Amino acid sequence: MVLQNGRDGTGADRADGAGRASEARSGDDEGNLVVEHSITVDNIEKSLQGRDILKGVSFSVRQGEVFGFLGPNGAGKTTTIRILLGLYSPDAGRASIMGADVTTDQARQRVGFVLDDDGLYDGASAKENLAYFARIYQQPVDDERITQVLRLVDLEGRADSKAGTFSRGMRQRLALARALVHDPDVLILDEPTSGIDPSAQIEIRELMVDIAHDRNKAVMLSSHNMDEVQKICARIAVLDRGEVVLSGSLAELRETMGSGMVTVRTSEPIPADLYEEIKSTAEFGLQDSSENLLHFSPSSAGTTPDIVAALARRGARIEEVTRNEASLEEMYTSIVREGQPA
Ligand SMILES: Nc1ncnc2c1ncn2[C@@H]1O[C@H](COP(=O)(O)OP(=O)(O)OP(=O)(O)O)[C@@H](O)[C@H]1O
Repeated sequence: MVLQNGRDGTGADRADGAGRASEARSGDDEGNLVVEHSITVDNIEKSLQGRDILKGVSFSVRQGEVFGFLGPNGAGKTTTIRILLGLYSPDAGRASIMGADVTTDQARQRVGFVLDDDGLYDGASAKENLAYFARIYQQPVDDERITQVLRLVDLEGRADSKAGTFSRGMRQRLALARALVHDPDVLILDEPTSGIDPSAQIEIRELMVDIAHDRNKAVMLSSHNMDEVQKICARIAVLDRGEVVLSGSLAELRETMGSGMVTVRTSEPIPADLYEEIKSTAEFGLQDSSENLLHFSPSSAGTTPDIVAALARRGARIEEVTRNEASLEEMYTSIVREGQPA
């Protein structure tokens, strides 16, 4: 599914036209119940102070994937995350973690999170911070487990240093360790790389991928960084004014929204009448051009061959045809009207 909630689209991530997420559970070959989605958000609505903030939000996150959760400021991402963490209850709809309703202790035990504020105690060591959070999750305080997660985030050597002495990048790694200390199935991360330097960002990204792929966790990443999301997320959902307006894998999004710009370069100027003909053919999607260059966004697989054939028929010598795949940022900006009032 790509475009949602009346802006277009077919609903591949939904089971029906009412915006329901596909079933989180089904039977395996022996008829046992199998959880297919680690996070399921099914037609959630939420009002705050009389304003409709979430208007029927549906998406799902699978085990072993990093899922990008995008949207402009005020779209409702934090509100959705708060519902997933059981901090707000939805007015309508249902959200579950590993099949358990998000309002239950069972769901809370299976999710780890890093929010805006890393929530670490500056005066406590890395190890003490983790032991404290492990107790909150009522997990036995096990030195072995603490060492294991500190090793995972490459802070084993700083186990006894106070969190207050850590750089922002190290703090984020410690916050990730804290989120993982009780061995959850699901990680929810709100802008985990914001405000840290590029090399620390790379480390956090690698960790997210490692946690999802190698440790088979579901990682839901809320981010404004399109490049980051494009690099590491298998699938995404874009929220705009409380509605999911775009969702699916990057390949699915490209298929629906167009595969990017194509450039045709000719060795001589394109005859003016031919240029006018191409320009007036709406499905060619001509964007701009110069004497011997045509830039267009093909509306179907046949567009580029049709343009090339039209040029060849008129004797234009084609030097080069190149295609640039649409970036996530281009697709995002074509659908999200940032800065416009809700
Ligand atoms: N407690 C609240 N009471 C009333 N309105 C609220 C409350 N919390 C959030 N809102 C409003 O709900 C809308 C969605 O806010 P939310 O924080 O979920 O957006 P967001 O997508 O996380 O934005 P950002 O990217 O800026 O963090 C905003 O218009 C915000 O002003």
